[in-house]
Amino acid sequence: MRVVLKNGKRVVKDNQLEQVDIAIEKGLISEVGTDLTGDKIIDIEGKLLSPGLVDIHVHFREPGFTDKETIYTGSQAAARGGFTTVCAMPNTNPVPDTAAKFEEIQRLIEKDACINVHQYAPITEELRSDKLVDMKSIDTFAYTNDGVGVQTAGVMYEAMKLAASINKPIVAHTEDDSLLYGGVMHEGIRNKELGLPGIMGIVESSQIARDILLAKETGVHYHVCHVSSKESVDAIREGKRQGVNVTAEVTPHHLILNEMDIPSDDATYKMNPPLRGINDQKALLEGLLDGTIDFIATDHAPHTKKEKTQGFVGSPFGIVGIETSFAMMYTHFVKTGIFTLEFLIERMSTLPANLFHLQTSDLTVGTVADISVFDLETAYTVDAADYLSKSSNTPFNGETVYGMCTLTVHNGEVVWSQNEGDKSCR
Ligand SMILES: NC(=O)N[C@@H](CC(=O)O)C(=O)O
Ligand SMILES: [Zn+2]
Ligand SMILES: [Zn+2]
Repeated sequence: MRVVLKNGKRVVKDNQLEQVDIAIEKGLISEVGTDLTGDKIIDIEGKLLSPGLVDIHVHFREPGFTDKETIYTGSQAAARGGFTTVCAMPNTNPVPDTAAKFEEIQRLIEKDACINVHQYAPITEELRSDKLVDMKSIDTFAYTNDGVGVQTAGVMYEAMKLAASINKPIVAHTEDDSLLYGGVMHEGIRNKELGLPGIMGIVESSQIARDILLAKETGVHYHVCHVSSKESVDAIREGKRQGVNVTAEVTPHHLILNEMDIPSDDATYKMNPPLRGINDQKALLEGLLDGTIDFIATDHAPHTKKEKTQGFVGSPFGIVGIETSFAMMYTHFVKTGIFTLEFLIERMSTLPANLFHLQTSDLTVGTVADISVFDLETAYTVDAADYLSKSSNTPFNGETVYGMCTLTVHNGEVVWSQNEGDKSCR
């Protein structure tokens, strides 16, 4: 069976597009050209053909919190956003801190995921303990305690040595609990106006500075999750300058919003780390532009409506975003001329894939057919009620965006299509 995606456009360089057809056979791209024929034709109608997107930071909540999300709904939501590979955080219940618990999640993934889902193993048992997991016995691609910081330098040092010895990355949620003081929102202007306890930037940056020194000592690939503050960007830039093997991600929400965008005590704006000051937001963009921050990750963090309507103090941290992240980024940064389409696609696909040795295509013959199609011309209003995710906790509800995903192909199979007829996802 030869499927041809007809009349698409791919990026040649910057924002320059060329019209092409892509033929897919046995899960691979078998031909790229014009006037291609095949057994099944899907007309792309001039829309953008992109490599399948890659998100190394999502929460699919299974096992344990399946009222928020499951591997099935999370992977459907990701496919709808144009993602063909995602990496799921281990703050589940139970935490996959033994080979047996980890393999149980792998079985769920094999059964329910319509795209590649890679499960992280934790760094320490139960995430909050100081006891390292037996890393060698768990067959994962990377270790992280996302959701909580590794509190002591000694535990992080031992974890990095162990991870380095088996050539696996340490992925860090950086948060020093001893500096938290019960904060729920950035310690800046808006928390004072709303009378809410603040979270200082040094909660994050001081731990990143510590970890970069430890990474230098151990040689581990150290990756920083959801960077939010200027001082964190400065520390990572200096680490890279010194040749430390440090990489970093930033979320769409930290690039698009800052503390002043929080309208009221509304927990759809509550996430960890918090939306920070305007100067932090500027530093994140600068860091992304100069390569200090390597790529974009969504930190898709679903919570139920009931949980998220308890105000800033009573609600859990976290927002969803995977279904609309490409469109949000395209609308705010490419349409406005801040960076190019080529730059965006690299940071949402090629670069995270390369740095973590994950699957994606470069739309050339012989590579895997992981391909997403985006409509850059049609305005779309974000409607969280319409999400495939079980949760709708997003501050972007009602926003008008361009660049919605209309088709996602993974290993040559259509896993999401706006036209239901094309879809063959299980
Ligand atoms: N980002 C969040 O605010 N919440 C995440 C945890 C995390 O990513 O730290 C969650 O699991 O809900
Ligand atoms: Zn985190
Ligand atoms: Zn997270």
